[in-house]
Order: sequence, then C-alpha cells, then structure tokens
Amino acid sequence: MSVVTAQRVVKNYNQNRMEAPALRGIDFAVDEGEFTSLAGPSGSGKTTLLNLLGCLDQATEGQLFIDNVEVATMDKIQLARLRRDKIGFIFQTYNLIPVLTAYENVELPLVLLKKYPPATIRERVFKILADVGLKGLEHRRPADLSGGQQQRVAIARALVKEPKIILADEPTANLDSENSEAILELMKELNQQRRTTFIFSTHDPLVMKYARRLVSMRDGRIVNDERR
Ligand SMILES: Nc1ncnc2c1ncn2[C@@H]1O[C@H](COP(=O)(O)OP(=O)(O)OP(=O)(O)O)[C@@H](O)[C@H]1O
Repeated sequence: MSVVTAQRVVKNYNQNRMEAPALRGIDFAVDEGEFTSLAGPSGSGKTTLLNLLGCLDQATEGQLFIDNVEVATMDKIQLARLRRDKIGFIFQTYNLIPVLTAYENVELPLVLLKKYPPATIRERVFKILADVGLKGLEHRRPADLSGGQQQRVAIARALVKEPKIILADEPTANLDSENSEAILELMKELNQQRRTTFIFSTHDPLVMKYARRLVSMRDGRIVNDERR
C-alpha cells in the first residue's frame, strides 16, 4: 500500500515570472517500507519534491496524498499534526534550534508528541544520540559542534519519534564514509524492523547502494525508476 502518492505534480516557485518550473509533472508512489533514493543533477527538483512530500510547501498543480489523505484538503493545523505524527524530516541545512543543546533539539519532537513519560523520553534521546555517534556531546549547542555532528543531531531528531515516513535531504552530505555507513545501517535497521518508509535525496553513491529503489530526476521530471 502506498504511503505517499504524487499525481501530475507541478511546482512553479514564481508564477508571475517566466521561470522554468521546478517540477514538471511528477507521478510517483512510494509503498510502505520502501527505501528510496532520489538522484539527479543539482537543480533537478529533488529538494522541491521532498519539501512537497513533507508538507512544507504546496504544489502548484496536481495532487499529493500522504497516508491516503489528500494534502490539499488539510488545513494548517491538520498539516502540522500530520508532520508531527507521521513524518521525520532531515533538512539539508539541518534547521537545528541554536539556543538548544543537541539533547534538547532531539527531545523536542518527543515532547511535542505528548505520548511518552519523561523517563522514556530521556532514555530514547540518549539512546538515539549514542546510536548516531554523539555520546558525550549531548549538552553542546549546534555552534559548538562540527557540520557532520550537527547533521547527526538532525538525523537523531528525525529518527527519535520513529515516524512512519522519513524524508532526508542529502543526509550524508557532511559525513565521512564511516559515519555515513553507521547512519545508513541504523536507517536500514529501522526500515526492516518497523517498516519505516525512507525517501532520500542524494548525490552519495553509498546512499544509492543502500537504496532498494532508485528514482532519477532531471529538469523537474522522473526519468528513471528502478527497484532492486
Ligand atoms: N525557493 C525557491 N525559489 C525559487 N526557485 C527555487 C527555489 N528552490 C528551488 N528553486 C529552483 O527550482 C529548481 C529545483 O531545485 P531543487 O532545489 O529542488 O533541486 P535539487 O535537485 O534538490 O538540487 P540540489 O541537488 O542542488 O539540492 C531549480 O531550478 C532551483 O533553482
């Protein structure tokens, strides 16, 4: 069953100017438990598509369904709830909160979820930070962490809720191969144990190696889509 479906999705960033559309008609469905990677040259529309799938932006034309509900029918509150409950988003620019420590950044989505008691939250946050290799750095703020460490905080923050769908924009861009491999193994485990659906955008051959489905984009279109 598909968890994400896009039908004839078009995205123009500036509708008043004669700009090339960022997405020119995307038809695409991802089943529960798929481990999918979007590949393609810079500017081909990967980030734009992830932002639409993550309900962070709206399509200009076409329809988008998340867990069988059409995104366009939801109001702001329903969209925020959908993101909170079902989607983990790893941003290319991390989007960590600068005044919060690594621990507090990762804790936040669990606190907002209002589902777990404080002791469980504490345990899960420490565990996921250790899993991404940040043991001992829990109380540092983003400015006192390297780019790769910040990226791992962002990854931990998306994974900690164990959401149904994880959207990850270049999640290994600033990691060395050892850390990339460790993160990908962690994601693979989540994928296999919990049937978490992963959709990445990447230029990293290692991510493509892990992916079970490779979707290639060019100029706002899907030009190839293969499962293996
Ligand atoms: N906020 C924006 N406003 C205007 N145009 C944008 C915006 N974001 C992206 N674009 C344009 O949309 C097109 C697709 O960009 P997008 O960032 O989705 O590509 P990408 O495949 O993710 O690239 P990269 O691999 O460099 O991250 C590009 O032509 C880009 O210039």
